[in-house]
Order: sequence, then C-alpha cells, then structure tokens
Amino acid sequence: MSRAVLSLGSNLGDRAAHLRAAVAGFADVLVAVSPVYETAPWGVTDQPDFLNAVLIVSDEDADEWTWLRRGQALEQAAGRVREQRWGPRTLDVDVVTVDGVRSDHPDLLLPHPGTAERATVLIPWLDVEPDAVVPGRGSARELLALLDTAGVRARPDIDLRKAAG
Ligand SMILES: Nc1ncnc2c1ncn2[C@@H]1O[C@H](COP(=O)(O)OP(=O)(O)OP(=O)(O)O)[C@@H](O)[C@H]1O
Ligand SMILES: Nc1nc2c(c(=O)[nH]1)N=C(CO)CN2
Repeated sequence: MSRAVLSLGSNLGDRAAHLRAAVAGFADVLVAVSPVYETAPWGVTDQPDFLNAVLIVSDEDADEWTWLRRGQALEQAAGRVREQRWGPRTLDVDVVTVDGVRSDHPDLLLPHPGTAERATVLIPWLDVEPDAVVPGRGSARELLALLDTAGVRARPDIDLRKAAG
C-alpha cells in the first residue's frame, strides 16, 4: 500500500484546465482533492501567478517511483517544456511525501525538499489533512505559522473535485 501527497501547480495557458487534467489522470487512486489557491510566484518572481492544489492518492500496487512517473506523464501530456528552474510551466506535479518513505535519490527526494518553506503546498495540504506532518520537520500547521501567507488566496470558483469523475 502506497499513499502519497502530490502538489499540483500551473501558471501557463488554461491553468484550471491543466489542474483538472491532472486530477482526472489520478481519478483511479484519488483519496482527496484540496481547494485551489491563486498564489504569487516564489523562486523566480517575474512570472505569472500560479494555481496550486494538493491531492492525496493511494494504491496498493504503487511505490514512490510510480507516483513520480505518473506525475511526469501528466506533465508531458500538458505540453510541459523543461526550461528554467522554478520558471513558468503548464503543469508541475511534485511528490511531496509518500507514507513511510525517505529518499535522497536526486530524481526523487522525499519528502520534497521545499515543502516546509512553501505555503503554496502546506495550505492546501492542511485543508485535506489537518494533522499533516512533514517527515523530519514536524507539524505542517506549525511550519505554516512561520511563513508569510500574504500571496496565497483561495479560488472557491474553481472546484477540482468535479474533474475526479
Ligand atoms: N519529490 C519529487 N517530486 C517530483 N520531482 C522530483 C522530486 N524529487 C526530485 N525530483 C526531480 O526534480 C526534477 C524536476 O524538477 P522541476 O523542474 O519540476 O523542479 P522545479 O519544480 O523547478 O523545482 P522544485 O523541485 O524545487 O519544485 C525531476 O528530474 C525529478 O526527477
Ligand atoms: N506560487 C508558486 N510559485 C512557484 C511554484 C508554485 O507551484 N507556486 N512552483 C515553482 C516551480 O516548482 C516556482 N514557483
């Protein structure tokens, strides 16, 4: 049994459609779909705002690499071109955590290294898992309390659950 937390992001093209396509792509393994947030870009700040959301997925036959590959296939399907680190993208699927798995393989770092510092991940994650813990770092709620959340605002007009089928 493998349960994972996935972060979705999009800031190019029809952002909501890209997130919906990702949700539809995980429809067979979905446990929870978070609300959507409009977020100011971090890292490279001279780029359009993102839409961000979090999914919880579970599959008894999956391992952590399954989640990475499935996410990358959906990024490809969204026409993602890998160019600039932290740059604009049609769809980003990050594997945030996989229950019970720590990894320092550069192709699959677990937990995802940015998690504890990213309100864009912690806020939607806490919506679907109020007791979330970032392995090795602690309570997601306590980590979030240390962060600036000014650039993160809810988009209740976009409901990804409808894409789950
Ligand atoms: N937990 C993970 N989830 C997704 N990709 C990962 C993870 N750990 C390592 N990677 C690797 O990161 C690379 C993708 O990086 P990407 O271009 O999406 O980075 P980024 O989104 O710009 O930055 P960040 O990873 O800090 O969000 C891929 O080669 C992938 O194998
Ligand atoms: N607000 C926001 N900013 C970002 C994001 C993201 O998902 N949300 N992803 C990035 C590359 O991983 C770079 N910057």
